Formats: sequence, structure tokens, C-alpha cells
Amino acid sequence: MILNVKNETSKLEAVVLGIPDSMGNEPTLEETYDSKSYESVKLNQYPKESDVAFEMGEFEKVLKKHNVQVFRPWVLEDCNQVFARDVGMVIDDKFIIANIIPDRADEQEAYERIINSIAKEKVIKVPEEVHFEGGDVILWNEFLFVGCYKQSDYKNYKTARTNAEAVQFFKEEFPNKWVIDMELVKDDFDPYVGILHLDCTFQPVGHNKAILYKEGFRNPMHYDILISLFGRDNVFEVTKEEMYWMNPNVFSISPEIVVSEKHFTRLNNHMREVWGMTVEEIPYRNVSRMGGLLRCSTLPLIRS
Ligand SMILES: NC(=[NH2+])NCCC[C@H](N)C(=O)O
Repeated sequence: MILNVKNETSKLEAVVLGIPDSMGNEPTLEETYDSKSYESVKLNQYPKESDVAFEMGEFEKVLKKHNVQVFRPWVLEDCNQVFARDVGMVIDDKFIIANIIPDRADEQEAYERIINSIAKEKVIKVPEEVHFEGGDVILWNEFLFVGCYKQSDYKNYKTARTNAEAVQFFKEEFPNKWVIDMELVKDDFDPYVGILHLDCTFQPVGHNKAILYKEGFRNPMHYDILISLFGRDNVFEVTKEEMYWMNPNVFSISPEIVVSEKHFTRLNNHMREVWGMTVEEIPYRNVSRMGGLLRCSTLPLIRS
């Protein structure tokens, strides 16, 4: 398979979609590793496997309707494999195997078949000290945005997944890209405050548009950079409440077609009416209760 991903929106041809089968038992509070799951367990709202399976089935149908080839990881017993995004990622024609949080490391073996179908020299494994997850890396042609956390208490946060070493790694590995690091606000317990991955606070859509949550950036200058790159009129800013429901985590099938959650009324209307896009609305609220949404459930392999 010849990989090709240079941005978040070019026409999608092949993607890995996570899989809801055999998710295992609901985690205990101590076993959760993101604030949203923590809250769901605490409020007794952690989703049932059948509800997650229904929502992911709706997602798969939309992808297939648009002629996208959908790959799945193989099913591991009692293992949550919904969020394909984080285990690795494609940049240009390379597959980078991520160095993810140890609680999730088991998920990676299920991608062996997919990785084996890629030429060996195109598969990159990062050094041990480099921590990153795919949700923190956003491609925008010559730009590579990396969500990270660089403070000395990095290891105290289960929700800090990408470190300063990763930023350096991307700079060295992709010398022709402009790597921009964006430090995120972290909070392991409050989903109204902490940002798990960059794709929970920012995402390009359409041609040169972006969805953005200002308070997610630890350094206001990082927000300013995005505003100046995209242009204020091309940015849809979400509220705290919309961030909580993960509005920035929609998923593009092409610059004209985006998959979104059916409750995202304000965003969906804006994308349709102001940006002229086709919005495929699906139910995905149960999945959101585990700390990720549509982008998080996918790992694009080929965008033309
Ligand atoms: N790209 C993302 N935002 N992924 C969300 C992953 C959520 C998952 N519960 C975790 O903590 O790892």
C-alpha cells in the first residue's frame, strides 16, 4: 500500500476505523486516563458496548457511502480499540508508529497486518524518549502542528501524551515541514478545562477553514498563530460547552464533506450555511463519553 496524507481534508480514499468489539469491562475511576472517561465513570454514564457499536456502524456507513475503503484493526479481547487515531499516523508516505501511554500500548499489535502492507522503509518507529499520540499531530500541507505539554510536571498528567522530544523528532524527521508546537492546557479530571489532544481544541476543515477553542491553548500566542494563519473570518470558535462535547473533533471526507455529530447545531449550521459544506450528521455522543470523537476514531491512510 502506498500511503499519502498531507492534510486533514483532501479526498479520503482509505482509512482505518477503530473497532468497538470486546471493549472489556467499564474501567474503574482509577483505571481511567482521560478526564471525560473519568467523569463518565463517576456519573455512571460510561457507554455500553452495544451503543458504541451502533454509533461506529453509522460512521462506517457514511464512509462507505462516500466510497472510502475502510480497514479495521483486528479484535483484541477485552481491549478498548475505538480510538485508532492515537496508535500511529501517516505523514506524506510514511507511517509513524506512536509511542502511546502505557495503558493503551496493547492496542498497537492489532495494526500489524496494516503496517506489514506498507514498504518497510516507510515505517518509522520513534525513539523511546519521544512520546506522542496521533491526536496531537495535525497536518496542514507544509505545516505540522504538534499539541504538546512541556512543563516539568509532564509525568504527573495522564492526559499529557506528547512531549518536547516529540516536537524535536518531527523537526528532524520532516525538515521540509514547518513544525509548530502548541502547548495545551492539561487537567486529568475536569473535561471543561483539560485538553487531551490537539484535535480536541483545533481542526482545519474545508479549504482553509478551522474550528478552534481558544482556552485550550496554554500560551495565547499559539492561538494567535492559528488566527493569523487561517484568518479570523475563516475560523469558527467554539464555546467551553461545545469543546466539552468535542465539536472540534469532526472528520473530513473531502474539503466539501465533513462528518459531524448530530447535536452540534451551531457548528453544523455554520459549516452548511456559511461555508457551503455538506455535513453528514451521525449520532456519536456515547463514544464522546470515552474521551474522543470522530477524528479520534480514524487513522487516514490515503487522501488523494
Ligand atoms: N485523538 C484523540 N483525541 N483521542 C482520544 C483518546 C481517548 C482515550 N480515552 C484516551 O485517553 O487515550
